[in-house]
Formats: sequence, structure tokens, C-alpha cells
Amino acid sequence: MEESNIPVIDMEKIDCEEGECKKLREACERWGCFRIINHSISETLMAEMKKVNQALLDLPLEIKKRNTEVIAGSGYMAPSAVNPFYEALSLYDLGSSQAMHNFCSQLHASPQQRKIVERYGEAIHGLVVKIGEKIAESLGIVVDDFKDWPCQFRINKYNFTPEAVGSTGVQIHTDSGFLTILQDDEKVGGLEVLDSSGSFVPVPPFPGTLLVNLGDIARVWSNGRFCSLIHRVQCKEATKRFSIATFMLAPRNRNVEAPEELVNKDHPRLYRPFIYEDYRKLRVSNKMHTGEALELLRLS
Ligand SMILES: O=C(O)CCC(=O)C(=O)O
Ligand SMILES: [Fe+2]
Repeated sequence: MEESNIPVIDMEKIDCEEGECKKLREACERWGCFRIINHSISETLMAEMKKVNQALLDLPLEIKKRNTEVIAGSGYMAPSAVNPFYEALSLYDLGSSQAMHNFCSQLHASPQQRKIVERYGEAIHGLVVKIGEKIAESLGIVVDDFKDWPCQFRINKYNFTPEAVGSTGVQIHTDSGFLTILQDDEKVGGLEVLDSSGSFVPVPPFPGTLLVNLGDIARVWSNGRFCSLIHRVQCKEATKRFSIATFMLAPRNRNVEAPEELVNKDHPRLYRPFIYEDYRKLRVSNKMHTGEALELLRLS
């Protein structure tokens, strides 16, 4: 299996270099993902947040179960028949300090852990908004309300045992929202992405960087110009793996639809406007995990 050539975007160049902006657009069009370097999250904060991830997912089950869902799929996810080595805790939504506070209280987080969740949460929220703006800008569109789009935050643990080697950690899927920032494990690989030729390629760890990928809503919003990334996690070695995902989902309280500027004679509107939560339900009820449910919303 070949390793991926996922594009690398330099966040320090993105404000001032046209070439970097073009690279960003091409990454969204061809891959639906890229890695970012020189971003605003320090390696110290990333390491601290990973430690909190480990500590919270090591809590007794009774406590983890207190992390109840706010929208479907936003609370504690126990290991299941489909993903037996995987569990996660989650927070909805990241832009709300009250939600962050509730998440920490549910899990009896210490004052120190709370501080780290808050610092990481605020920093990663700022970053996801900035990346969203740059992606929109790469198509010549100004979006000024990404900061109001709800974000889900999730800490993932893979308890890979010797028997798990060769099997799946997280089943093949696309993310349903607009944009995801993933802090993948800096030591343990396993993430694989589907490339344009239809083969899975491993994404090796790249310490200090963050992986960004587009979800189904980016396909709709860009009127089909951008692709959503099909990915999965495979167990390569018998060890624990931790990752941290921030999902910027969709506009709050209004329809998901491509802006007028992206609709014209050559690019007729592809999808009918819809509410994100309805789309999320459609995916789940039809067991369509890789974006196929968008076909149900196609206009022609
Ligand atoms: O753990 C990973 O590397 C990927 C997790 C993922 O795909 C997700 O949380 O949607
Ligand atoms: Fe994902």
C-alpha cells in the first residue's frame, strides 16, 4: 500500500500568498483533505489535550455514561458491534462556554483538565472558523457567520488489542458536516483515506500538524466543486490510539445550500436546500455512511 501524498497547507502563508490559496482550493477539489502546518495550536496544548483525552476515556463507565447526547450521536459512544475497539466522548457545541462547562462537569474534570479543555476548545474553534473562511475565500466567497455554525467536539480512543490487528477501528465513512479538524495520534497510525483512484491509502502520523477534511455539507455548499473525504481507521498494532476531532457542522437554524455565486448555467444547483439535522437523520436511518444520502436530495 502506498502512502498518501496529502497536500500540506502552510497557515502562515495562506493570508498573503496566492499560490497557497490555490493549493487549498485544489486540495478541497481533488482530495477533500489536507494537512496544516504553522497553525495556531501549540504542540504543548496538543499534548496536554491528548492527556486529558486519555484520562477522561479511562474513567469508569458509569461516569462516561453521564456524557449524554444533545443531538443524535453527540454523547458517549461505547464500543459497539460495528466498532468494538472504539469509544468516544463528545461535546455539542464548542462555541458555547456553557456546553464546555457541562461536558467537564458531567465527567468530573479537575480544574486543570477543565482549563485545558477550555483553552484547546477555544483555540480549535477559532482555527476551524478561520479555515472555513479561507476555504470559502478560495472560491471567491466571503462567509462571515462560520463562528455561529454549531461545532461538535469529540475525543476518540481505540483500544487495539492483539486480536484487533488487521481489523477495523472505525468503519468507512464521510463526516456529515462541513469541515473537520483532526488531531490524529502523533505516534500510532491507522487512518486511511480513499484516493481518487478508489484505493485506500494510509495517512502516517505527522507530529505537530493537524489534518483537515471536508464532509458532505462541503459538497452541497460548494455545489459539487469540493469532495468529501471517505476514510476509516484500521488497527495496525496492538496499542491504544487517541484522536481529537472538531466538526464544524452546518449553518445554525437555516438551510444548507450553495451560495448564489456558485450557481450558474454551467453549474446548476445540485441539491435542494435542507436542514442539517434532517440530513443527519437521513444518513443514520438509511445506514448511508459515505455520503450516499446526498443523492436522495439531488435536484436532477
Ligand atoms: O481517529 C481518527 O483518526 C479518525 C476519526 C474519525 O474519522 C472521526 O472521528 O470522524
Ligand atoms: Fe471521520
